[in-house]
Amino acid sequence: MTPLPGPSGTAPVVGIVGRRGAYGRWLQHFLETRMGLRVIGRDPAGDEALSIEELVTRADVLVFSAPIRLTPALIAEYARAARGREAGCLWMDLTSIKQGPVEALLASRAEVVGLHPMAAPPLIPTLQGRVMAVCPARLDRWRTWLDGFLAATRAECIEVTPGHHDRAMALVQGLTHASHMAQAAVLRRQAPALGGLEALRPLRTVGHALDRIVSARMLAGNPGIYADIQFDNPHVLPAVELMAEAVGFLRDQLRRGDAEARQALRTRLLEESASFFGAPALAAGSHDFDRLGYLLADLESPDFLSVFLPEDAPGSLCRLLHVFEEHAVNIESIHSSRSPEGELHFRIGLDRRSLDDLPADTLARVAKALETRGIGRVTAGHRGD
Ligand SMILES: NC(=O)C1=CN([C@@H]2O[C@H](COP(=O)(O)OP(=O)(O)OC[C@H]3O[C@@H](n4cnc5c(N)ncnc54)[C@H](O)[C@@H]3O)[C@@H](O)[C@H]2O)C=CC1
Ligand SMILES: O=C(O)C(=O)Cc1ccc(O)cc1
Repeated sequence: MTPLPGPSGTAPVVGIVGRRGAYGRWLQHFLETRMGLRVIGRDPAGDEALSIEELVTRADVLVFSAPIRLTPALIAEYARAARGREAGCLWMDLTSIKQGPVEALLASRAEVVGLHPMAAPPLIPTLQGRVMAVCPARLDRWRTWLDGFLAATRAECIEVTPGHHDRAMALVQGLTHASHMAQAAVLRRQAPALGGLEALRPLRTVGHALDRIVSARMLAGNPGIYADIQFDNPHVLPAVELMAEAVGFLRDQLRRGDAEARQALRTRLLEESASFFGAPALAAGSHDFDRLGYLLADLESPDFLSVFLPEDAPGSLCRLLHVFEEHAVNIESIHSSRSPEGELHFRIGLDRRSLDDLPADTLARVAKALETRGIGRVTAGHRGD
């Protein structure tokens, strides 16, 4: 692999501030394996061989991937240590908030771009299928290298100003996280009397299942990020205040409980918002909701085989399906995803009625055929009762 040269004509050395963190590790792996670049870095979590001074001197590109609340001051500290030697370098950051970090980067003499990959570090080595907000702030000689880097990530890049980004993220992240933190807090108070979260599962709706997925993902994540997004984006507080106002309005109508209160709820919280969304968005959202409902049902179906395909090549799926056809096994659903190693994985949902009419060892024979013919590796299978 020929590394992408920087403006001097040679491959840049990339420094990552916070390289032991979740994104720092992902980015180092990406830069080394997908771009053939040399990566150095620093992190108080056991990676302090290089001083700040050495890092800023040796890195042509410096990426800040540190906790949100610390990042603006950290950038300022690096700029002080660089004492102008960063002129001619590219400095960037991955912070979920853009205004403060980009302002701090601009106070240096480096070229500057702010980035926000809008998803957790993925299991696969690229950001394919993910959005990346890009705030070009001071770019000149590094623009071509940056374009090559962004293209290599395969992210869907959206250019935006830091101010617009932060106002949008107050709604996209701040509001979404706030409402799920609030939901989780209510579940914590009230679900135990009903037997706990698991006891609610058999009575789930699609909406509840989706919200539970979002809440669980957040609660499983790094609490520092979710707290910092609330506290360090100044546009979040007004959004949370409006949310509290809307919930307070709902509570007041419920307390009143009369016909007028019902009408007030319908008008203000349903009809006025529906007309704001508009008919096309409501129809599209409803359609997606139905599709996600079927997807969740497929993923929960008890009869399935899990198959990893070693080769992501044209015709692999066809050969796989042929084995099921040969054994007269009817497939109910197919869902593809990726393993942590990036291998293509298919969850094949099976039609229970067709299984009932077949010999009991049919699934074992399907699995054996898939493996002996080198089509795929069967890692799990289950025939539910
Ligand atoms: N994890 C995620 O889902 C996403 C994270 N981001 C952004 O990526 C950045 C990094 O996040 P994560 O890697 O998830 O966090 P993390 O907490 O896993 O990693 C941060 C790293 O920074 C290090 N650090 C702390 N103080 C430092 C200092 N003074 N000098 C150098 N390193 C220091 C920590 O030891 C840690 O290893 C954040 O700004 C976050 O907003 C953006 C999108 C998604
Ligand atoms: O867990 C996920 O996929 C997330 O969505 C997490 C996340 C956290 C912070 C960001 O700035 C962006 C994404």
